[in-house]
Amino acid sequence: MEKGKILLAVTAFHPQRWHQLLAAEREVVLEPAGANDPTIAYAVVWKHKPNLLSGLPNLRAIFSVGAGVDHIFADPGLPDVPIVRVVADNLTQYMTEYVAWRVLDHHRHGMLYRAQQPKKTWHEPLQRPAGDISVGIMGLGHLGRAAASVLLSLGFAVNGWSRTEHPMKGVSTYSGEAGLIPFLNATDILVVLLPLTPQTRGIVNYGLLKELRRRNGLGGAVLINAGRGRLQKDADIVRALDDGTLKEASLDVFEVEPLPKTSPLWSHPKVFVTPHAAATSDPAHLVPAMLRQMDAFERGEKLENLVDREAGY
Ligand SMILES: NC(=O)C1=CN([C@@H]2O[C@H](COP(=O)(O)OP(=O)(O)OC[C@H]3O[C@@H](n4cnc5c(N)ncnc54)[C@H](OP(=O)(O)O)[C@@H]3O)[C@@H](O)[C@H]2O)C=CC1
Ligand SMILES: O=C(O)C(=O)CO
Repeated sequence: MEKGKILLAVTAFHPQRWHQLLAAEREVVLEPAGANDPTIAYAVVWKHKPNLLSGLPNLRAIFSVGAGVDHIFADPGLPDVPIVRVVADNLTQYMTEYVAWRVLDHHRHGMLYRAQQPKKTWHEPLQRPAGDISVGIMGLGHLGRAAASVLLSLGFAVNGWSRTEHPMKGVSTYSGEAGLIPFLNATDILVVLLPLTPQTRGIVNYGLLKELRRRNGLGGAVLINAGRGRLQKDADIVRALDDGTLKEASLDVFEVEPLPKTSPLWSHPKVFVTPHAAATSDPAHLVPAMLRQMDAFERGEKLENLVDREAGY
């Protein structure tokens, strides 16, 4: 198969570095050029314009520059070609760092100490060992499993919930609808690392948060969401924080991004906000893998890290 041309259509990321690295090996057309171009074989995308890809008659595959592919399925004119997602040590490492950082900060009363310092308050709350706390990971995939390993090594009890059953040594695993309530009832700190699909949209709502375990050494339940914003109901999180259903939350993702300046989450004393920064896609690490996949595909080999269209992730 002949070396295919690439259409690069990334918004919210700066396209220059992706362009430079891809163009070192292949011909690259930067959107908005390239629509209807019969010579384009691959699309490298992040939140591309709807129907942009439907006019490419010889498109062979779509590459997401992120692990999530909800931005691709948002296109009503999505052509029926293979979709490749990111699975990369570099991205996984970033997410593992984020999860370990946020879990440890809540566990070691970081929010309380940051509030005490300006008041010069010398007060030490009761500190329990990590082993008394259960961290429950919703989404035990590439990112969830890596985070689970590190949390186990830090001494936390770890639960995991996925769509299909995946045993993992040292982790109490739950799956499917039947496993959700038992998983939540055994979880003190909930870490959300799910993909956004029709099945998971809005799953992190008030009713779900009510099911978390609250009788624990933390003094309440904690939510950490680094999956996708539309998995959660922002207003339900505020309500849960205000009535004590949740003690604290760390949120990297929001229903609307950037988080509107009017959102009460910005100034809520129990919320730690990051701007969808848990695991950023680094072109220096990801472009070589994309180019390798294109080369292999043209030699007749199979593409890796393919998205399951039916499952939506
Ligand atoms: N904030 C950030 O910076 C970033 C956020 N992300 C987000 O993290 C998400 C997860 O990434 P990754 O771990 O690589 O994805 P994977 O596809 O490897 O894992 C997804 C996990 O979610 C589970 N899952 C999916 N649907 C359901 C469902 N309906 N019920 C229960 N479990 C379900 C899957 O179950 P099963 O194992 O049975 O398939 C799997 O365990 C991405 O989709 C993206 O949205 C990713 C990177 C950066
Ligand atoms: O990889 C992803 O899905 C991201 O959200 C990157 O920020």
